[in-house]
Amino acid sequence: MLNAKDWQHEQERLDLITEKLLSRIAELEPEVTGLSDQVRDIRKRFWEEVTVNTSTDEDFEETFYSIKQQEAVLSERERSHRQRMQRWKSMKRMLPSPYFGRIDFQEDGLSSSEQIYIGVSSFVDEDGMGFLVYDWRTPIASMYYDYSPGAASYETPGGQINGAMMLKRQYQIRDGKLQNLFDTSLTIGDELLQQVLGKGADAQMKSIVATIQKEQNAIIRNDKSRMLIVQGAAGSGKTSAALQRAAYLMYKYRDSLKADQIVLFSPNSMFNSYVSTVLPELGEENMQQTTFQEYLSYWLGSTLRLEDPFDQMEFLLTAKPTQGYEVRLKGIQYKSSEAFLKALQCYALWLGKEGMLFRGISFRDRELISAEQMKSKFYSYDSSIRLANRVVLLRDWLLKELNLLERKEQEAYWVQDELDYLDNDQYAAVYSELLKKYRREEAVFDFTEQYVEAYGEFRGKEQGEENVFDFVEQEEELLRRIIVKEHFKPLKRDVKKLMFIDVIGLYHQLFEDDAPYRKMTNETELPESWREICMLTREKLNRHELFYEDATPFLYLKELVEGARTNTEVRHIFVDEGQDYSPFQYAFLKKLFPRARMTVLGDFSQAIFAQATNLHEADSPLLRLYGEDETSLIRLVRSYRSTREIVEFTKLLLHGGEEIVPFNRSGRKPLLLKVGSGEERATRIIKDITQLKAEGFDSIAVITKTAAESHEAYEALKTKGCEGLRLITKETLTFEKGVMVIPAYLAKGVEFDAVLIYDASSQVYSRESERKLFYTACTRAMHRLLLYALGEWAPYVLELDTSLYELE
Ligand SMILES: Nc1ncnc2c1ncn2[C@@H]1O[C@H](COP(=O)(O)OP(=O)(O)OP(=O)(O)O)[C@@H](O)[C@H]1O
Repeated sequence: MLNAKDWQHEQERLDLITEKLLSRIAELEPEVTGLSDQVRDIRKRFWEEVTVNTSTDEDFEETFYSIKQQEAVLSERERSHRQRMQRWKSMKRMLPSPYFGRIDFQEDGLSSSEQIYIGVSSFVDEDGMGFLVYDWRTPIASMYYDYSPGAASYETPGGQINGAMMLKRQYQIRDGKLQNLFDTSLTIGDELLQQVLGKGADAQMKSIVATIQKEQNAIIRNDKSRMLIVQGAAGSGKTSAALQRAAYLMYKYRDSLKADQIVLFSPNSMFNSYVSTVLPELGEENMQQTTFQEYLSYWLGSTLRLEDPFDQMEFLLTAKPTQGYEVRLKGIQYKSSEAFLKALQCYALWLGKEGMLFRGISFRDRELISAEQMKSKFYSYDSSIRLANRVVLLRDWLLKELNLLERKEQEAYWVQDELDYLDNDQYAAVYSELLKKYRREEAVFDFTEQYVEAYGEFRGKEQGEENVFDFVEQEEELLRRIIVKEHFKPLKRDVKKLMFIDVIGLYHQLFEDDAPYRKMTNETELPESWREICMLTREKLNRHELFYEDATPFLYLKELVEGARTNTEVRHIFVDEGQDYSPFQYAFLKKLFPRARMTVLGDFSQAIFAQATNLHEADSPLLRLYGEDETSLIRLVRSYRSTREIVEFTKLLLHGGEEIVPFNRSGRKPLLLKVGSGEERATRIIKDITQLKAEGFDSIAVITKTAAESHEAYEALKTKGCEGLRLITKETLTFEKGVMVIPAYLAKGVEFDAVLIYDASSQVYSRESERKLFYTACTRAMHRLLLYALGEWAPYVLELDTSLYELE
C-alpha cells in the first residue's frame, strides 16, 4: 500500500519534472519566436541572397543552384521551427499534468527494473537519452493498458520484449499538484475510472487516455486489418476508442499520415461538434469530419433535391401504417441491399449493349446533336471497351463536333445582330481585351494566325490610315468568333462534365416495370409490392427529388456509367454509428476510398434506421466486404456511461439479448411516472428538472421520439414556465450543456447527466421496430433516468420486472 514516503517521493519527482518542463519551455521560448522571425526574414530576403544572372549557360546554372540552396536553407529553418514549436506546445500542454501513469518493468535478462512514466506526450531528458515521460502511444506504454502486475510483454518493430511488471500506479495531478495516487492490481484503476465516470456530462467529449481499458486498447492499436469492426454495447466507449485510435495512428505513422487523410463519418453535425475537441486535447490536429448525407449532397450537386435521412426517419416514425408506408419501407430495405447493388452492376453491363440514354445538345432552340445521334455513335464503339471508357470517347467526339458547329455558327444571323448591337465602347473593350489576351497567352485562341494578321493591320493603322478597311474586316471576323465562342462555352463545359448522359433517365428506366427490370438486371427475386415501389420512385424523380434511400444507388449508377471518382488520398475511414449504414452504402464507401482502411463502430441494438446493417453476426455483409482475412471483429460488452441501475433496466428492454456488463457505479433506479394529462406532465417535468439541477446535474435532456413531438414538448414546457430550455433540431450545429428537448435519433452518440423520456406510453412507442429507438433514448443517461407516460406504458416497459425501477 502507498505510504507517506511513497507519496512524498512522487511529489518530489513531480516537482522535478515540472521544474525541468518550465526551464525547457523558457529555453525554447525565445528560439520559437526568434526562429519564426528568421524564417520570415529569409522569405523576405530570398531574392536578395540569390544572384540572378542568365547571360551564359554557366551563369544560368549558378543561379539555379543558388536558388536551390536558398530554398533548402528556408525549408530546413521552417522544419526546425515547426518541430520546436510542436515540442514547446506539447511541453506547455503537459505542464499542469505531466503524466497519469507509471509502470515498473523488468525486462527478462536484466537485473533491474525501469520506471516508465506515461503521459499525453513524451518528454526526453536534456541529453536526449532518457525518457522522463513516455507518450501513451509508444510500444512500451501499451503494457500499462494490457497488463496487471506480473508477467508482461510488448511488441516492438524488432520483436516481442518479455519481462515482469513490478508495479502499476496511477496519478491524478492537477496544476502540478499530486491529488491522488493509486496502485492497481487487476484492472487498471477501477478507482480512477470510478472517479472519472462519476463526473457530470460535458459539452465536449473528453479523452480517455488515462483509463483506456484493455479491450479498447486492442481497438486503438489494431493496425493489421483492412477492416476493423467494433460491435459494442451502448456506452462501451466505441466513439472514445475511435478518437484515441485516430491519435494513435497519427503518432505511429507521423511521417506518412496527415490528419486530413483520415475521415470520420458521424451521425449528425452536432455530434461532430461534440467530439471535435478530443484530438486537439491530445495534441493532434482534427481529422476530417463529415456526415454521409453531406457527402452525398456534395456529389449530387444541384441535379436533384435530396431528402435528408432525418426526414426519412420522421416519415417512418410518424406515418400511419398505411399501404404507402409499407411500400416505402419495403423500398428502403431493397434499395439498401446487396441484391440491389448486384442488380445495378448487371444493369450497367446491359447498358453496355443497349438502352443508354443521352440528352441532346440544343442551342438557341435548335438541336445541334440529338440524343439518337449520340446513341448510335456510342454503340458504334467496340463493345469490349468498358462503358465508362466509351463515355470518354463519346465526350471527345462531341467536343470535336461542337468545334465544327461553332465555326459554322459564325455566319448565322443572330451573330450579325449581336455585332450590330455592340456599341463603340463594347467594341473597344472587346478589342483591347483581345489584345491583352493575345499578349498574355497567345495559345488561348485557336485562330492565332488570323489574329496575328489583324494585329499587324492594327499596327499599320497606327502608323497610317491605308489599312483601316482590312482591319475592320478582320476585326469583324474575330468578333464573330469571339461571340460564338462565348455562347458555345457553356455547351462545351456541360459536355466535359458529362451532362449529355441522362443519369436521371437511366435510374428512372430501372423503375418502369416488372419485366424490363428483370431483363435489365437479371434479378430473379423482386421485393413485394415492386410495382408500387416503382411508382413511388418515379413520382419522386419526376419532381426532381430523390428519396434518401435512392441517393447512394443513384450515385453508384452514375459512377458505373461515368467512371469512378475515387479519392486515393484518404487512408483511414471511421464510420461511427455504423449499424445505421446500409450494405449498399458500405460498398459505395469502399469504392470511393479504394486505398483506405475502414474502422466501423456500432451497436446493432441501436439500429434505428430501416436500412440497418448487422455488424457482427456470421451473415453480416460487412464481414464479406474485404474478406475474412482482412477483417477483425472486436466486441465491447462493458458499458461505462450509465450507472449499474440504468444499464440493468435498459439491457432488459432488449430481452437481455446482447451481452452488456455494467461498470460498477451505483445510482438511483430509473423512475417511472404515470401522469393524468399533458399539463400535469409539464408541471411534473419542470419540478423534476429543478430538483435535478439542485442535485448538481447540469446536462439534462427531455428526449422525444420525433421532431414533431419535440416541438410539442418544447411548447408545453415553455408555456408552463420552464426556463433556459433549448430545442434541438437537425439544424443545430453545436452541442452545449443545459436543459434541452431533443428527438431520440439526434441524441445518438451523445450523453446527458439525466434523461427524461417525455412519453414512454404505448401511444407513442408501440411498434416492435421502435424498440431500439426507445433503447437508444434511455441509454443516453449517465446518472438519472426518468420516464413519463400519459396512458399505458409502452409494451417494452410492461415486460420488465418491477424490481428494476421505482414507480410513482
Ligand atoms: N476507458 C474509459 N475511461 C473513461 N471513460 C470512458 C472509457 N470508456 C468509455 N468512457 C466514457 O463512457 C462514455 C461513453 O463512451 P462513448 O460515447 O465512447 O461510448 P459509445 O460506445 O460510443 O456509446 P454509444 O454507442 O451509446 O453512443 C463516455 O463518457 C466516455 O468518456
